[in-house]
Amino acid sequence: MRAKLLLEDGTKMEGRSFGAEGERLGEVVFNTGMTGYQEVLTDPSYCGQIVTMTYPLIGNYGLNRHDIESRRPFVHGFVVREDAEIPSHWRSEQSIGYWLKEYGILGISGIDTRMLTRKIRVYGTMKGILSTKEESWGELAERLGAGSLMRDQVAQVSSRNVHASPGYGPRVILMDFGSKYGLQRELSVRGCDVVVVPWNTTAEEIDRLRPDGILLSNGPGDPKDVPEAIATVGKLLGRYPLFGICLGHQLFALACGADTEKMKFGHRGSNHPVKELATGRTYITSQNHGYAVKADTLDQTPLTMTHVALNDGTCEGLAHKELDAFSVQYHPEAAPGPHDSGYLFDRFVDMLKKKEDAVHA
Ligand SMILES: NC(=O)CC[C@H](N)C(=O)O
Repeated sequence: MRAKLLLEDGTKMEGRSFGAEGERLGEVVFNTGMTGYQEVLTDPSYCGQIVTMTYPLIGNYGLNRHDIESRRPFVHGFVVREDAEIPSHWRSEQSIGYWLKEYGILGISGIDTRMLTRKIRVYGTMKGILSTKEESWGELAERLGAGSLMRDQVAQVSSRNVHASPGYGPRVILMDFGSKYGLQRELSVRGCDVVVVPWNTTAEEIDRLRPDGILLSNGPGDPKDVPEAIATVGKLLGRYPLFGICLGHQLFALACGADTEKMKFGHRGSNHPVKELATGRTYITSQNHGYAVKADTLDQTPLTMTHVALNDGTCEGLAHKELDAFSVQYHPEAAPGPHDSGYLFDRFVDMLKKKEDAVHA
């Protein structure tokens, strides 16, 4: 079956449908990871987006039930040069095409993804529409023009209820804005007593759960679309040690008075070099963000920049000057890819343990 992809700037691309049938609108973005497509597909931060992979062959090692990063894919579409119909790997349980069909996600292959990526790099991310329907380009253009991008993604992807993953260590309240499972895994291997709460849980409700620390998760969309969460983070600051990741980093920055902005084409991939300013060390990081904290707005805040992206100089990490609170823009939980940044979870858990020791001393 044929499929069409139409971009806001009028670019028309035709390919083969290898996922579900139908039509879906989204923000077209690219990811530069050579592997990790399963983690990309199940990262809730892609909610509302049509993702194109720059690596030309996708699906060759299949999909399995262990490498998922959330309860289901929230991505609106998947664009590849070539999809592997017959995967080959001992862990593989399903081919990418069958998996996409099962979850109702549209996929298009046979696309010149290099041309598509270059367009996005020059003009920025843009609205697009993916369709397997028998219809003219004109009809598709009409629907693309009439449709708008989502603004309520966090509410769509966050957990609906409080749920716990008990442990004997410090209690971490994981505010779920669209959390990847990797965050929970990293806390659990360090023995934390994890309680996951929905994105709009109030500071008072969190108090009642008696936290030792707060982890603000990653999540989709513009951080300014969830002002309630910014206000809650503001109330929690100073009362509990806090670690923000990706959207959580942006919410932490906004709660401290800094500003965020939309990037031209964002950072998405598993090979982004980031420098830690205190040590001069460079880490290879996994990333997925389209917004960034404006470094020139940090002066009027109690924050200092701790990490910088080496590709474009944007802010990748922050620390509060007086409080036990810090954040990173990238994904330290190593799914997919590099394990370089596990030390940040160690730092957070040490912070919580020190606090506990101080209380009991
Ligand atoms: N992965 C994330 O948490 C991304 C944060 C935010 N949605 C952005 O695109 O910048």
